Amino acid sequence: MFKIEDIRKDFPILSRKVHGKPLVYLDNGATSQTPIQVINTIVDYYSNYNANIHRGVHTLSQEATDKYETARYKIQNHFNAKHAHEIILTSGTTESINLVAHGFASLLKKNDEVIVSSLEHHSNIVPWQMLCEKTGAFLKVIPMNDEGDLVMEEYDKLLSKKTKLVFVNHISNALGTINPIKYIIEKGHQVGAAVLIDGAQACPHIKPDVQELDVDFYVASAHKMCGPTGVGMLYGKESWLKKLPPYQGGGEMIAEVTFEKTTYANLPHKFEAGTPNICGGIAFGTAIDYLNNIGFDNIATYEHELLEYATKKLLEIEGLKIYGTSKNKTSVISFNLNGIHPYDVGTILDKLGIAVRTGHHCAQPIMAYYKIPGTVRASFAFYNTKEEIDVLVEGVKKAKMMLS
Ligand SMILES: Cc1ncc(COP(=O)(O)O)c(CNc2co[nH]c2=O)c1O
Repeated sequence: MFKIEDIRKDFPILSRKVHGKPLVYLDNGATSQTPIQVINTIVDYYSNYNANIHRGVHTLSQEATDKYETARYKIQNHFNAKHAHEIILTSGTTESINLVAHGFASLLKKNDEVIVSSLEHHSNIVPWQMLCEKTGAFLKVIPMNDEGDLVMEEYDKLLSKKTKLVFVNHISNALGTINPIKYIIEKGHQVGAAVLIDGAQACPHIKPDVQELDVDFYVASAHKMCGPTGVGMLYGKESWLKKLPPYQGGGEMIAEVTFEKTTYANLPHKFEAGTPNICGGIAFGTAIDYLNNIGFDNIATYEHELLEYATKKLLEIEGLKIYGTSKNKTSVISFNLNGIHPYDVGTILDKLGIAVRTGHHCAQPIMAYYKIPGTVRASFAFYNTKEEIDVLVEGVKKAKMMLS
């Protein structure tokens, strides 16, 4: 196991103050913090080898290209993809999902069915609704239960030969529920459906193996896993990526352009039009190295200790209700204080230096299920401490006293 004090030294931001108090950063579900190793990669790129990639004849361009494509190999190895060209670098999870939804517009037909879960982030709902509007396909929804788990018996009933696509998150950003994606993928494949898994909330905590999962598409954002914002990835099985038309037209994604006809580049460049976030992609690779050096088993063990400790301490506060009590969840706790709006709680916590997220977390269907406007969400990472949880708990007690 790692030494927490050594880990925290990697994160300059954790030493700052907010309203004169030490920052207690518990909004990792929104974005993770950035270790100095990733920051140094960004400084190094812009200081020493910033250049456009893939076509430059000069040394800087070749150095930048080598580093960028090395990052692609790191991402391939991390997710255990069979080929590096199955890794498409995008601006993040949202773009990755939209890329696949755009592609399926040419594959779906009227009355086809697609399945989404109740636990999704809006970025894994809205693109598919747009797809259904465009194609005449029908959106079916896997229901959730009070614990915040998906009801698999209902999923089984939704599946049929009409089902062409299933898209579910690996982990719920609002509740922390870890979904049974292996089962979801296998059952989807039994009826001939393609399955996309939204890994945005999973990748800080879990190291997915896309070949073991046999998933067709897996998406992630670098900023959720200690990388920079504005870069992420789409893994797609080669067979599927070859079926999908290009997402955007422009430079990089072509083989030959004439006014009569344009032919497209091979994978992965068919889906990578224009100048990419070169520095972000390289820094994404550094973030992956950083997390693997700590070890995902160590991260999972430590974060589970934090989750258990925080759950126990918060439930000692009378009138506090936790939403999302699945037996299979990561270090995310959504809660409310009886009769107090989450926004008011979050505002008071901020004054105490504590950063949490309040609101619907871009998961309004979940809030509708619980009949609440939103929650206070504390989301923990491997660089948080039990002492920080104690500060959170005292802050919640203070908010309750002030707002009751
Ligand atoms: C499960 C899930 N899917 C997709 C996204 C979108 O990722 P992006 O394209 O990198 O923005 C998020 C972001 N979740 C959150 C962003 O802020 N608070 C959150 O919980 C997410 O948690």
